[in-house]
Amino acid sequence: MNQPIKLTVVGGGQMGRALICGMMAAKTVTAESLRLVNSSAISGQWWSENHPEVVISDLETAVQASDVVLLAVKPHAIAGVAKQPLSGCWDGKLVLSVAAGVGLESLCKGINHRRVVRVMPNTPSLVGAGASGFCCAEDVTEQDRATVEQLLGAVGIAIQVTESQMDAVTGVSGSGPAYVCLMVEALADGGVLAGLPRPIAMQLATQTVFGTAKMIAETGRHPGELKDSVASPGGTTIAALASLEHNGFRGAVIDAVAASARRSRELGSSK
Ligand SMILES: NC(=O)C1=CN([C@@H]2O[C@H](COP(=O)(O)OP(=O)(O)OC[C@H]3O[C@@H](n4cnc5c(N)ncnc54)[C@H](OP(=O)(O)O)[C@@H]3O)[C@@H](O)[C@H]2O)C=CC1
Ligand SMILES: O=C(O)[C@@H]1CCC=N1
Repeated sequence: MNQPIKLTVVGGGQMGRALICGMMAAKTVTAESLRLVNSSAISGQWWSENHPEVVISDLETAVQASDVVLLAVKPHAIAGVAKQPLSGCWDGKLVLSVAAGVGLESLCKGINHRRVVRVMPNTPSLVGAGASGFCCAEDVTEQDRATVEQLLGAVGIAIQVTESQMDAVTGVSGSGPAYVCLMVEALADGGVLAGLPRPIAMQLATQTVFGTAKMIAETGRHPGELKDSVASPGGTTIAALASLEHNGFRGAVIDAVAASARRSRELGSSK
């Protein structure tokens, strides 16, 4: 079994929480090997109430105690973190950023360091079912790449992509959980409209999305083929599918992915 990784996470908000909780559950990091740097007492309170074992430090102390530093602040806050003076600075550290849109060039310039990995994770990392894409700057070694795969692989799948593909990763899997949650909520609403009690509708909707994703992943069959297997001639499903097509379901989802990718590019170009 690998040693826990000495990790600092800067930013304990939604994504920081999902990654930390997922990695602690997988024992890739432990309370002893982890340092959290956060900005305000309000979000610090969530940690003291829910995970009092997590040590909250200032940036300099945390970075000194760690081999890997993961920046999980909002894209506009990255420059502020990079500007903070650190004695001994980032030398010897592997730096990961999950900030949407912020490119490797800008990250490397900001901290004057090129051992940097840009990651786009997603919130199901919380339950070990995340999907991350990542790309590496030039000083990242094979050993570093193995460390990234160990960290991200502990909370789901991790796929190396080119930097030019990172905005598309954001559109599909970074933002994706929100679209899927909308789908579950809408499925349950439809169930309530058709007469089901809300808790039963929600249970059925959640398990349907979970089971379908599992079936696609485990059988390797094309979703179109699996969709056809549900639709009996003249039956209920084809009536529902026709309604979805009339209402532009596929186009709406494709446009949503494109909008997220476009916004990611905009975040990267705004200084
Ligand atoms: N949410 C998601 O699903 C995903 C988010 N991301 C990326 O993750 C990053 C964080 O997003 P998200 O977690 O949603 O945002 P949140 O606002 O939930 O979290 C950001 C956290 O950063 C803290 N913070 C702000 N400034 C500093 C600082 N200077 N030093 C230390 N901590 C600081 C904030 O603390 P406080 O609130 O106390 O100010 C807050 O806890 C973004 O860059 C986003 O693009 C990537 C993939 C998916
Ligand atoms: O909405 C956002 O900007 C972040 C990045 C991907 C998911 N959440």
